[in-house]
Amino acid sequence: MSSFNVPLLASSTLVPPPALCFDDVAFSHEDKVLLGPCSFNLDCTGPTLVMGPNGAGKSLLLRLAHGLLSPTQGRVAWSGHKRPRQAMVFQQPVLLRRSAVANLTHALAVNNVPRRTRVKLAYDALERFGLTACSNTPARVLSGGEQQRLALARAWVLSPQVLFLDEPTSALDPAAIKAVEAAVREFHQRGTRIVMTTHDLHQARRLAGDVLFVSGGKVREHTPAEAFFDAPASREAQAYIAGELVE
Ligand SMILES: Nc1ncnc2c1ncn2[C@@H]1O[C@H](COP(=O)(O)OP(=O)(O)OP(=O)(O)O)[C@@H](O)[C@H]1O
Repeated sequence: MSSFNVPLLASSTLVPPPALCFDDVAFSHEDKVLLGPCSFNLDCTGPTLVMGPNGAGKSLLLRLAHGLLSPTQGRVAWSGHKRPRQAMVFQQPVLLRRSAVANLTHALAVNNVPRRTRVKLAYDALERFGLTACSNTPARVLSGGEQQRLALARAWVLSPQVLFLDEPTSALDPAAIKAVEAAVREFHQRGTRIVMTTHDLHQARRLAGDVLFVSGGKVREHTPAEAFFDAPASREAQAYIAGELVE
């Protein structure tokens, strides 16, 4: 039986999302260490915002966590020892050459959701993300903001326990950013663990429960959001928040 048959939980009955553990994880390519070694445990409520300058290793960290890359050293582990249901939303949505609704029904089919429930789940999600009018529009002709909402709707129908978002708003205007942030909050309230990268300090302040700060391929600190923005522990994060050019 598919794990996606598990009904969505009301917020009053939420179980904590699975914790993510990086145990001495490193990723190297051609003898160059691009990330790590690093150890941290995401067992807090979140959302976890991953911050740091360009090329710091934020996307690598997300891809390792999501299992798109394998560490060349160490271990990525989840509490409960089972890989949770997880989804990832990218800066540039990766959508199929199909209609908006078919992108959702396809994702449900791939995840073994029974055929009889797919169409209803897909249309419910399109409605939730304000895309009903676009349901039969080819996904790739949607606007950037609509495409990102469709990517979120596709994650939504799968009821992920963990959602990774890699700079999901960097190409969007303020209205579209607001819609994405509202969706992120709603995922979080439904009990999904959120791990998201951003360059936008204001966005991080709006969303973060805790911050993982990465620079030069190293995780410099993992700090509750309030403490991070008030007084970051690492010299690198202090410089970053002060607006200095950090590499
Ligand atoms: N699969 C890979 N193989 C080899 N090198 C990689 C791979 N993925 C990323 N890199 C390199 O690792 C470094 C970190 O890249 P990463 O994309 O994680 O940075 P980032 O912090 O997300 O940057 P940005 O904010 O610019 O998106 C870069 O130098 C990049 O070229």
